[in-house]
Amino acid sequence: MKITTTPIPDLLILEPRVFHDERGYFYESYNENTLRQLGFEENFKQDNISRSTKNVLRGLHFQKNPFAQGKLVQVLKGAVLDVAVDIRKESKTYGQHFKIELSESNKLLFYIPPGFAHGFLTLENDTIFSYKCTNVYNKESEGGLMWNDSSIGIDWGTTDPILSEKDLDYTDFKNFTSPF
Ligand SMILES: Cc1cn([C@H]2C[C@H](O)[C@@H](COP(=O)(O)OP(=O)(O)O[C@H]3O[C@H](C)C(=O)[C@H](O)[C@H]3O)O2)c(=O)[nH]c1=O
Repeated sequence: MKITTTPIPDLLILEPRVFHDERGYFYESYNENTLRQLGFEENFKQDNISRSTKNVLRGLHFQKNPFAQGKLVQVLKGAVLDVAVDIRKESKTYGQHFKIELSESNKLLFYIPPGFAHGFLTLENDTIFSYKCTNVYNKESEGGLMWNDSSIGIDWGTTDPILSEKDLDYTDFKNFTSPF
């Protein structure tokens, strides 16, 4: 497993070692010992899986403390454009975002610590998104930002994604008071 940093501190890209043979491929998507040796210290409490058709956008979501979640995300089938927005008030990169394509073919994992809003847009039909969370789900602690908030300025490559009711109405980032 190779860990690389991004222009936004604490966002990490993890590249697993993939073993190919005539049957297909194998890779360790998570190994506590390997990650500890690489300085990755997070513990995880919950695993999630979601399946989406193409052009579905889930996000931008976060949970407030004490249920704030770090997320180690990956795509098992299909592909997504994954985005993390830094909403840590004291961060030099507050309000900035980082985008990365995660897919069954690149097998990359992406670690988003607490203090970020997270979302993804599916690029292929029947995309399966799998992720580990450092804290459990707590509905009352959920918060969100609009996917198309002009003050965040994410270029998703689409103007009409499929959204849940929940993702249609969040506070403008200009008037947002971050809980981090
Ligand atoms: C997140 C979650 C949801 N649920 C239930 C609540 C709803 O009845 C149903 C669908 O939930 P929701 O529409 O919030 O699912 P997503 O839109 O995929 O939400 C996720 O989307 C973005 C990408 C994230 O980073 C978060 O992990 C999470 O907010 O599952 C649970 O029972 N446990 C959970 O941990």
